[in-house]
Amino acid sequence: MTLIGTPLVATLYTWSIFGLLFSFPFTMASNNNNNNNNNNTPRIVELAAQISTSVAQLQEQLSAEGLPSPSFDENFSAKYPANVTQLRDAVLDASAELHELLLDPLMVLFKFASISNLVSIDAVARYKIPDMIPAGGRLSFEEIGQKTGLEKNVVRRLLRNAMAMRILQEPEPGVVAHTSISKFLANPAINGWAQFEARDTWPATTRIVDAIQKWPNSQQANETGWVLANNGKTVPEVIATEPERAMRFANGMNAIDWVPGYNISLLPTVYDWASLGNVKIVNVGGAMGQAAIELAKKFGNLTVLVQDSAAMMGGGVLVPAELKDRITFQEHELFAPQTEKAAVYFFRMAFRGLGDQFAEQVLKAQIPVLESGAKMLIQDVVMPEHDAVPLWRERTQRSVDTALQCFGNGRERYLDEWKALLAAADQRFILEQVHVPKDNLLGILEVTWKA
Ligand SMILES: C[S@@+](CC[C@H](N)C(=O)[O-])C[C@H]1O[C@@H](n2cnc3c(N)ncnc32)[C@H](O)[C@@H]1O
Repeated sequence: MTLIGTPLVATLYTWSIFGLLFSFPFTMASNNNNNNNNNNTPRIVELAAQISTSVAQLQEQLSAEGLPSPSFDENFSAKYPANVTQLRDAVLDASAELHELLLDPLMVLFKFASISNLVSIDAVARYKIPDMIPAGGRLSFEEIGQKTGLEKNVVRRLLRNAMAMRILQEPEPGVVAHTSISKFLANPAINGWAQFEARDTWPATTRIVDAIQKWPNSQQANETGWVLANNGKTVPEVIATEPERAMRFANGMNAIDWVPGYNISLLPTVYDWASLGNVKIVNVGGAMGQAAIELAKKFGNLTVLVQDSAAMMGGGVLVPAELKDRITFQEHELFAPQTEKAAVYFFRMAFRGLGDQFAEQVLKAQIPVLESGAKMLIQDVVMPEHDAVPLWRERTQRSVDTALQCFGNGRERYLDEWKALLAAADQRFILEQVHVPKDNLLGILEVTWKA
């Protein structure tokens, strides 16, 4: 875990420091695509050498730990130990740069704009093709055609496009088998997420720029690409009135847990929870208590009150019997004045869905019960500046940021924007520390109320 500042002093907020947290001096290829190296080695040669060195080291580490080498074999399930993160980042970035350098400009644009990819992903998910193929088994295009009611040539077109993305494979002509990726798509949550992306997110995403033009700089949840694509309905309105889409949305949210760096099981490791002592934590916007369970399981000193909307109050069923006396639920409107006095208020991904003026309201709503020294722990993204983190991670983060805009004019925040938000809510919110754990996309901001 990386810790910045105890207590934080202004100089530690500079991005050069933040950049240091993510620097990879011994293997990382810079994202800058130029030949400004000392020995004038062409960039593609330099990249190839970096890939070769890093891959050799990576394989050595995997072999030393008895882990399988990466493969698209359907039985391969990726498990990378923490000590290969830098090597993996280096290879992923250098190989992507090499790949994109060797493409023509139009093909680079095509790579990122290849919207037809989502058509095949949608078809594979919607027809549940991965569920049809037994583990280790094979089905012909004709057999898949019989199961789906589609002609062979329709199946072949959809699936060969999917295979070009490593989803399924054709081990012999006309015969379809699993890859590790199609096996992953057989997971119901991942299937739901894929359908959510194709059927709900994509149409809304195509309207983001229309929304920006119609309502420039809006922070309102009802002035979004989603609303334009859904006859004026916001995300909560669609969820409340269309159960099938609500289920897809829920799956989409559950799939977040599979994104490396978001997994909720990392929560106990990203902050020194034990140091809080015997305290009550109010988990504001705590959904069905998933975070509360992770914390209460590991830290016997904590009791957690989960606050959320009425729809989440069934969360008690998830709580193991032995934790029930330390995890309770309370229906609470996010923007309403806080009613519970506590030593710690915990907000996990509660602010990123909100525009600044609404995030500010949520912070202000806590003030009536705050006593001097109360802590606000905010687990959310601290957006990296360009080139501060490996590009493959940066691409994921910028793409999620765009989705937040689409769904409700929410946003990821840079560190200076977090500071501005806290200051706008009240000068008595003092940002003490920012933890930016390695391998985790979510940072932890520790804020103290100084009355
Ligand atoms: C992005 S989710 C985060 C959930 C959870 N903290 C986690 O880490 O998975 C935001 C949460 O805020 C809750 N929420 C959003 N608007 C709310 C409102 N107006 N009143 C109460 N809860 C709200 C949602 O129900 C949801 O559980």
